[in-house]
Amino acid sequence: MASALPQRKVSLPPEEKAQSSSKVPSQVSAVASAASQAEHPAPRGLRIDVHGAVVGFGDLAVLRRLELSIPPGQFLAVVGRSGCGKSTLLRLLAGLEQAAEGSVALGGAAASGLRPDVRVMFQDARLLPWKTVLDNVRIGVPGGDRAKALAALELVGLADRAKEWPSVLSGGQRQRVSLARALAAEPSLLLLDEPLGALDALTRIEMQSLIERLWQERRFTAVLVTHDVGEAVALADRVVLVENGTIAQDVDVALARPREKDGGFTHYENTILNRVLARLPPDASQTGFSI
Ligand SMILES: Nc1ncnc2c1ncn2[C@@H]1O[C@H](COP(=O)(O)OP(=O)(O)OP(=O)(O)O)[C@@H](O)[C@H]1O
Repeated sequence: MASALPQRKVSLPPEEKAQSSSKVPSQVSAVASAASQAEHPAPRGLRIDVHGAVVGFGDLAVLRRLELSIPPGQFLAVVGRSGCGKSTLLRLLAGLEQAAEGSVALGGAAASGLRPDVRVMFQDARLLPWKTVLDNVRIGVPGGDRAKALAALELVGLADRAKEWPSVLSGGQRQRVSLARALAAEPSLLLLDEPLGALDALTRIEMQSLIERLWQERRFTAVLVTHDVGEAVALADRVVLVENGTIAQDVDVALARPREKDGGFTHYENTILNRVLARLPPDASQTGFSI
């Protein structure tokens, strides 16, 4: 299929790292980190290793020897231009696509089809209209356990709507039910395919906080596909850019949580956005970008 393209690893220039980290004094971030470790349990998420993955449709090569490793419990965001292959990568991790070449391992084991501990949340909630809110969540629980489904609805603040029909819920509430269904089985890997794309700005911010809180509490590995670079920086430990079928930029987001839209945040946002829009400075290789 397509020829292998070199993978580019991009890290922030040292002086820019210093600039962004200066927003968070080291003693403050050390205290925040210790508090966070006490508050949040150790990661129980799946490690992911993708090596040389090739995925295409007919003559179209979408992923071209893509390399990506995600440590357990990491929150990774995937960005890139429309049609670059973000959802294809997500479907590969979900077991919904097979790589023609290369390998995908989840938790050290070669991936082979769907796994019960891997859940996907899509842009549309995909609730069954003829089932109540609770019964929609029960679909996500092995054996349909009511108590577990109700507990998941409580997590997203909708236990009081358990007996209602999906049709009476707002778009944001439907996505919360979809999140409850995805989390009800306590997945080790949660794949989020632009889940907030159809929501209004305020509901989107609320949902981002909810997803961040639940991820911090449960420590699953999370992979979020998003068109919104700001959302990626707000939520992710690390943001990768898919371009030409490979990872073209790989940025660790070293900002304390919850994240404020301050100078450090904007710096990350602009760095990634400029790269997505191919607005790298002409002498990028001399300014600390390692490509
Ligand atoms: N089942 C399929 N059959 C044929 N082509 C497909 C299939 N799925 C995806 N493609 C093509 O693969 C390419 C990548 O699609 P993909 O949905 O992964 O992109 P994306 O980056 O998620 O796009 P967007 O941001 O617009 O959602 C597109 O050109 C798309 O048309």
